[in-house]
Amino acid sequence: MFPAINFTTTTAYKKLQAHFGFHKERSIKSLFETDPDRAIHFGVVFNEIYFDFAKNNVDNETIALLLSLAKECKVAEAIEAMFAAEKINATEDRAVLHTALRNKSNNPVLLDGKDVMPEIKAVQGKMKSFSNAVINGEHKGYTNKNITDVVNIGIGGSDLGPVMAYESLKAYRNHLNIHFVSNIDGTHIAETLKPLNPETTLFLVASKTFTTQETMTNANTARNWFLKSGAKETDIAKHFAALSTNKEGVTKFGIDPNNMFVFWDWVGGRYSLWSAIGLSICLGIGYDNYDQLLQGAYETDVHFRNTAFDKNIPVLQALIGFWYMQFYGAATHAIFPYDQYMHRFAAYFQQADMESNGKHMDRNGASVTYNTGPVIWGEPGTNGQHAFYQLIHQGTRLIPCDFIAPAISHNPIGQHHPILLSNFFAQTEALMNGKTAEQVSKEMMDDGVSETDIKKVLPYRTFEGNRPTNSFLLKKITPKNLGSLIALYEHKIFVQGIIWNIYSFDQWGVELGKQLAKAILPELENEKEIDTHDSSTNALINKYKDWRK
Ligand SMILES: O=P(O)(O)OC[C@H]1O[C@](O)(CO)[C@@H](O)[C@@H]1O
Repeated sequence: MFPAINFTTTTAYKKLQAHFGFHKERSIKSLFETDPDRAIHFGVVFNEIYFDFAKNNVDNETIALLLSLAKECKVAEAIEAMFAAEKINATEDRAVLHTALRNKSNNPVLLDGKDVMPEIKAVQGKMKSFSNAVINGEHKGYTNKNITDVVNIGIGGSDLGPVMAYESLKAYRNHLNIHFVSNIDGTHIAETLKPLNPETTLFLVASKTFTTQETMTNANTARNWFLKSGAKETDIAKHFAALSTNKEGVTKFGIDPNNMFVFWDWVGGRYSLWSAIGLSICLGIGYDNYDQLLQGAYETDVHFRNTAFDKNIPVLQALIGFWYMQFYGAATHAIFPYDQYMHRFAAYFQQADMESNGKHMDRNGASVTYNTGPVIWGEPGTNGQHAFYQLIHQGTRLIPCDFIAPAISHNPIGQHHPILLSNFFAQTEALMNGKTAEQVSKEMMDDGVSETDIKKVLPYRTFEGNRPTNSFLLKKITPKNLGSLIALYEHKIFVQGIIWNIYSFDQWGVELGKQLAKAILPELENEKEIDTHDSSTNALINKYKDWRK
């Protein structure tokens, strides 16, 4: 196992501190003045993805020091440990092998001496034949009608990855309508089922553990809805499939084990769209397109594993992100896809990043003395521009942002795409350059505004600039390019977790709330007044009971 290193004790970190102290006041704009060809030196083209990181407050020395930090923190060793199936998820004693799910080489992946690839290929073969059969109408419903609608019931990683990928690739969809139900709020399933016909609906119960309360409750509701339509228990086989690691749980629920698509404990929930959890994506866009998604992710894995760190996109993403969080006090990181299909991309990475790196205990069992994972958020452009960009441009906080856009739109209508991209380019430029008082005043004077009026508003109309951005320009949002992009972000999370010296692949922090909810549920089943909690919780429960009467 690679050693657990506290980055604050490294030589590189000390040098970074001095470097930051010296360059604190430097502007990104000035870096372009010193090096007009900065875009060449601070950009990487990887297949059909152009990663431009020139609009960051980093120079050659910053990058060199950050790379030394990565070296001292043993990032290279950690990458090898992950690919080599070491049990790097130590608190759950598990390997981390989502990369094996998209391994397109013919090399085996040995876990405890056994190659996991044959089992992976077998499940992928089953996903392919099943999705083909549903799409081409061979697999029929219990009244011999073709399946028209598929409902994926899952939550967290068993929902967010599939829904993000399916939505992002909707341009590749076939005739099947894919729906996603995640929330325990009955409204979600009620509204989803309303327009559906049980005779033509297929349910995928997606849950790694097959114990998750939300998913099991929704799955039971779906089953009752199906049986109420006149179907028999024996018809369930045609309408329910399970995507899970828990065979016993699936059988107990009444789903035929033949309709079970398995995966393994070494696939983290938030990294599971590459496993059987991706079946809804296969159904929605066809297996060949899904396979291209895997191919894209595989190519990123190769890039991540073999590329020198100074041209390694996830490593650079991670180090630059670390730079702002550690030295500039940035607490959040925004992701803005300038592509409507990618509207769930930021939501997906909210889980992937925050469930992975939202931790305060380090790998030596000590509480960290620095900040770890950022708050991830974002919305598609240009909607964000008309909502919260004000704060990014002129607020008091530094918010590093990622801008993502395709050069070619799936819907090239009129001027829409050039307008969209002109906004992308303009925003990154504006965030960096800002607008000086002289510029504002000249502009206003040219418009004939009086000097007194200019004076009144000048400070409000001035932009400091110096707001950092990364840009990802993709040729097109194809399954392969999307797969590559997702994997870049996944590996960025991994590298940051190593530098922060935390365990990125467990999620104990979600347990407490679940446990307490289980304890409270029986208290809601009667009308008795509750006094077992703090006064606030008691008051809320009692008000709820009072109002529901
Ligand atoms: O797939 P499952 O086991 O239903 O879990 C769903 C989600 O719940 C979590 O455990 C968090 O509550 C996630 O990590 C996971 O993706």
